[in-house]
Amino acid sequence: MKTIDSLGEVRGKRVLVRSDFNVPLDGTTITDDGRIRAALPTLRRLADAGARVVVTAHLGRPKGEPKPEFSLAPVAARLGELLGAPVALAEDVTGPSAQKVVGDLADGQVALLENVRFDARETSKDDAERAQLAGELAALADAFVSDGFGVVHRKQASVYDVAQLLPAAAGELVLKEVESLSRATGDPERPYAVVLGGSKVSDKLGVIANLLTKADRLLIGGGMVFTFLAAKGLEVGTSLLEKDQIDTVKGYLATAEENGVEIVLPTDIVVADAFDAPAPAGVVAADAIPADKIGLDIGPASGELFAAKLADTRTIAWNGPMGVFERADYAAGTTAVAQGIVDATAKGAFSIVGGGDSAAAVRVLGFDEAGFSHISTGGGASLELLEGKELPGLTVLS
Ligand SMILES: Nc1ncnc2c1ncn2[C@@H]1O[C@H](COP(=O)(O)OP(=O)(O)O)[C@@H](O)[C@H]1O
Ligand SMILES: O=C(OP(=O)(O)O)[C@H](O)COP(=O)(O)O
Repeated sequence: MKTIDSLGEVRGKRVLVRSDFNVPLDGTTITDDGRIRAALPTLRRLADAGARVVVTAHLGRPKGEPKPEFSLAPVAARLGELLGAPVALAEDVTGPSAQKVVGDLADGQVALLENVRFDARETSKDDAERAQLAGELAALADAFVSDGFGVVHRKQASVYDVAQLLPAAAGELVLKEVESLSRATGDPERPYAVVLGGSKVSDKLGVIANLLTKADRLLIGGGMVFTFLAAKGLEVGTSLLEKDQIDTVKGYLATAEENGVEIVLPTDIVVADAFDAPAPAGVVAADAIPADKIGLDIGPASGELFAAKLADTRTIAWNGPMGVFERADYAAGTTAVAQGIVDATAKGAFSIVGGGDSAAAVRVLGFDEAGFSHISTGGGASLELLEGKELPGLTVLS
């Protein structure tokens, strides 16, 4: 991959940087700024070298139209604090406000464009639509640096298409992530366990087919688990469920058995009357979820089981919290898994935690980041890299 050095002298040049600022928010308060901190080395390096730095990024999934709750305003403020200099936020993605903000930049200053997913062309499946937005982004800059590792698995205008229109390079974060993750991509030391959870179930079920040929053990929790329980013919109440994936998951269970891959499912589940109920309704056996309850965490017996299944491993990849860890009532499963990984790492295992929310969970739940071998800013991206897939946002940089 081309590096920032390949861009030559950047003083006075406008450099467009794609960062991943998809941070967890509580209203307009950033609850974990890990992804913003991770972007600093590239931004500081370019600013210190005298570049006029224009950052483009997304927040959440606003579905192609401006929505105030997905504004990058809190990010611009936090980024300014961390850089020690104000960061101007354009009110649009590539329109008059973006053009003015970029035009006003002095050498060494940093500005941020509004959420690139406010423009439907960003995530369009139509190559021409994406190319059009990429052209507008490219017109704002003289060079492009791709540093949003969490999004390099997405073939999107600000990640993939724009890199073909400008001299392009990988940023410091992307280089560091790829190097750290490479240790688990080739021939990982065994036993190799993958822990999957979270809420992006349909996105991440896809990686399982490939993991069934690579991992020795697959531990499933979070919102992911209910499609597995349903595939076993069990009631899952009102829990997160990908109905149209049930047959696929049945296939995974059969392949796992054929390949000798152990799939570990929770034996108990913390349930509530509704997602927003003020308190949990209790813990039930995983094969006895009442039809009117929703599963929001793996139960205490499952936490112990998962930790035990991690104890003898030599390589661990974890993506996706085991429950709705943002609320203390549903954080115990994620804590148990994180502790199991820390213990295995202390005994010499190589451990990777990936994903915006998983990495945030580790910090918010009070774990020392040093207890893990690598905390990746990308969940889907790190999983796809571990699968051995070609990631469009990386291939386009070589
Ligand atoms: N049982 C569940 N039901 C609904 N949401 C869940 C459940 N378990 C975990 N989650 C949610 O999953 C989210 C994180 O999912 P995801 O984005 O896939 O992870 P990451 O960002 O680490 O890749 C968290 O906000 C958490 O509250
Ligand atoms: O949060 C992200 O990914 P992750 O949840 O897999 O870590 C990235 O910002 C990508 O977001 P997306 O999954 O909406 O494309």
